Amino acid sequence: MSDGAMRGKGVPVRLDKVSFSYGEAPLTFDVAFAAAEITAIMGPSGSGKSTLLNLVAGFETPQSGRVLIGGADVGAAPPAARPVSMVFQENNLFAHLSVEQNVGLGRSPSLRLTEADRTAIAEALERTGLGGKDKRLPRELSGGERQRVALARVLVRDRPVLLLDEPFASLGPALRDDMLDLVAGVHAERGMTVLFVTHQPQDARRIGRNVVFLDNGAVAATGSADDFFVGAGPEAFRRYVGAGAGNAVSRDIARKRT
Ligand SMILES: Nc1ncnc2c1ncn2[C@@H]1O[C@H](COP(=O)(O)OP(=O)(O)OP(=O)(O)O)[C@@H](O)[C@H]1O
Repeated sequence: MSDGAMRGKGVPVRLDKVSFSYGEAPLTFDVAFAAAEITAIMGPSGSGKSTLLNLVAGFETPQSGRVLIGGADVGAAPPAARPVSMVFQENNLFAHLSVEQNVGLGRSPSLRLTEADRTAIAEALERTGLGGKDKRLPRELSGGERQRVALARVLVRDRPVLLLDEPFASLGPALRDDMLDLVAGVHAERGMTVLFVTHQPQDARRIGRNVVFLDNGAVAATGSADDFFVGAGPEAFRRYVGAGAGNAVSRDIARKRT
């Protein structure tokens, strides 16, 4: 894929009859993620959320079926050649590299940085509230700051697809909201396609337009977040979030937005 195609606005992501197994029961995914939208991926523990992201990122390989990004079959492409960035719950950073260098890896894996790269890195650090902390090591940062560094790297990488695997799960509610707002702000500006794994209905509702609900290694339901969270979602989803939680979440979000 050319560098031009790697950058810029979001592209659709599709898992076309993908089958994958760790050696036990196979997981099967047949699902499309709309271009330039944020889709929350929810489902019980072990339902296959991380596996789905890993298949898109290229950390796992399907036994059959195709992974399409922007219409192109990326099956043969290693993770670094795919037009995606990924942020995990933790361990996104290299412990021996400074904040600036960790972000710089988003531009150049060998850290051979041009002046333009350095400017982009400085801007990303300002944007994520890390200005002045560029020389610190990851261990000299809070958990929230470390996740901001990972987001700064996403900013400088500027790929059309962003995979978020519970990136803010270990942060407190107020900090989580700040981080979600940062993601929403970057999304509004860049329009990348975001696949956002979360167990938190409030978080899904806060930034997600769509929901993909996984159960038992397969897609059990898809729909708009509005439908899912006003109670029109499938029974299995309502059981998962808990009775009445959808409406409570909607009210909560409505309050926050007013
Ligand atoms: N490396 C692995 N080796 C063997 N089995 C695995 C491996 N990783 C995941 N699994 C199994 O595959 C299934 C899907 O796991 P996955 O991590 O995708 O679920 P998840 O929905 O992300 O769960 P959680 O919400 O707990 O993070 C589970 O049954 C899990 O035990």
